[in-house]
Parts: sequence; structure tokens; C-alpha cells
Amino acid sequence: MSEKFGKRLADAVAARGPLCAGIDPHPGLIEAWGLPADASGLERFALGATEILAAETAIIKPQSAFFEAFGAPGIAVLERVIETARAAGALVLLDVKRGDIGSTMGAYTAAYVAGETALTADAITVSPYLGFGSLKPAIDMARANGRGVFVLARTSNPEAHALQNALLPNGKTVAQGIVDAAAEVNEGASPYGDVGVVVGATIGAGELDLGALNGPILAPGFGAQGATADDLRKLFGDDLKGVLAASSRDILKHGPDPAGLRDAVRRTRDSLRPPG
Ligand SMILES: O=C(O)c1cc(=O)[nH]c(=O)n1[C@@H]1O[C@H](COP(=O)(O)O)[C@@H](O)[C@H]1O
Repeated sequence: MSEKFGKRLADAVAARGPLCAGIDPHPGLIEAWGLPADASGLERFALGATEILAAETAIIKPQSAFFEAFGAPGIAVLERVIETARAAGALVLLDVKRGDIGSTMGAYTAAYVAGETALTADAITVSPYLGFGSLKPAIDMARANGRGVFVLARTSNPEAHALQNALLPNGKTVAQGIVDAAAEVNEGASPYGDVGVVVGATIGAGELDLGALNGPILAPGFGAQGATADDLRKLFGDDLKGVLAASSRDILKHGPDPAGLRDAVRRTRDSLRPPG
């Protein structure tokens, strides 16, 4: 992959808008689609959703846990989701939230964003809570292969506040420290760098300074967790510059009817257009 991830993502967002559609096959959703909550139901749900959503969005985000839950057959479905999304013209952000000592991070990176296997994605989610420096092998290897990472900074869940807003000895919050470390890697890249951060759409405005990030911001919490398009604009500005708003259940609940699903993803995507 010769072109940088940051450039490929910026081009995809310019063409299709800033919505990241999540493929989260919760057993309850599979059943709500009238399918059995087994590997065959997973396959019909995940491929049916991906065919529609990946044709309408810049990037899709399969959540690995829901595929892993079915063992090897689930992973085989995940591979087909990645293939189907690419064929529909979307980038793939694989949500695996890996975080480990540096040498092991290298192995995770080789598994997901360095090679050319059926599981290789354009980017993965990673956790910096073993120290941002532990991610260096992952970041270096992903970037050398034209791929990217999204580093958890300030997550959308209510339990995150105490840890992620704790103060470091330098007076910054832990989350701000992560954003600043990502900014350092992205410095000078154009249109922006390959290291994104994850900032929940549910957090309070003004908590973080993202001005120097020069990288993409994944904003989950939009939709099912309560955040609206207006909340996103309050947090990140009217033009949502660099923001990928991520929504899973709030779109997926409109299946299995393809027309219903297509309407839902288009409506969600259009709600992110700048006002006026
Ligand atoms: O990294 C993520 O994607 C993520 C980070 C975060 O702070 N909060 C969060 O909800 N997520 C993921 O985003 C998705 C949200 O799903 P919905 O709440 O159904 O839109 C799930 O796959 C979560 O694992």
C-alpha cells in the first residue's frame, strides 16, 4: 500500500462524508432481524449490513468481539466482511482495541495492519493504557504499510472519566497526554497523519484541546449511546473537521429490510452535513 492511510481516509471522507458505520452483530440484533443467533445468522446479518452500509460510507468499523464470539466460523465471516466492504469502496477500521507490551503489539500489528491477509484492515483501534510508548512498534509498522491506528484517548463510556481525566504530573489530563502524543507523530503530515484518536461523542465540550492533533478523530457514542449530530458540532465545531462520527446499533436496528437500512444510513450521513 503506497499511499498513506491519512490521505486515503481524507479522500474517502471528501467523497462520502464523515460517517463511520459500525458492524456490531449483537446476538439480540441478529435475532431482531429474524435470524438465528449462530454462525449462519451472524453471516447473513454481517454481510447483509456490510453490503448496504459500505456502499454509502467512507469507512466501516466491524467490532471484532462479536465475530470472535463464534470462534473460527466467526473469524471467517469477519474476513468476508472486510472483503465485501472493500468491494463496495469503503475503508475498514477493525475495532480490536489491542494494547500490550511493545513486542507483542508488533505481533498484533502484523496480524491486522501490516500484511496482506484476509484479516488485514486499513486501521485498527488500540489502547494506550500500557503507556503510549508501548504502541510505537504498532504505529511504526502500520504507517510503513500505508495503514493507521486509532488510539483510545477519552472514551464514550461513563466509567472512563476518573482514569482518563486524571491529572498527570505535568498538569495535563491523561486523555490530553494521549492526544498530544498522537499529535507529535502526526506533525507535518498532509492532509493529516495516520494516527487517529478516539474521543467519545458523549463527553463534555472543552475537555480536550484537539487543535494540534493533525489526525482523524473517531467519535463513537453517536446514536445508541445518546449523542446527537448537534452534540458532535458542539464538541468538534460545525464543519466536524477531521471527525469520523461512529454509529452502530442506531443504524443496524433498521434492518433487515435493505431499503430501511439504506434510508437509515443515508439519513444519519446527511445529519452530519454542515448546517445552512
Ligand atoms: O473504539 C471504539 O470504537 C469505541 C470507543 C468508545 O469510546 N466507545 C465506543 O462505544 N466504541 C465502540 O463503538 C461502538 C459503539 O456502538 P453503538 O453504541 O451501537 O453505536 C462499539 O463497537 C464500541 O465498542
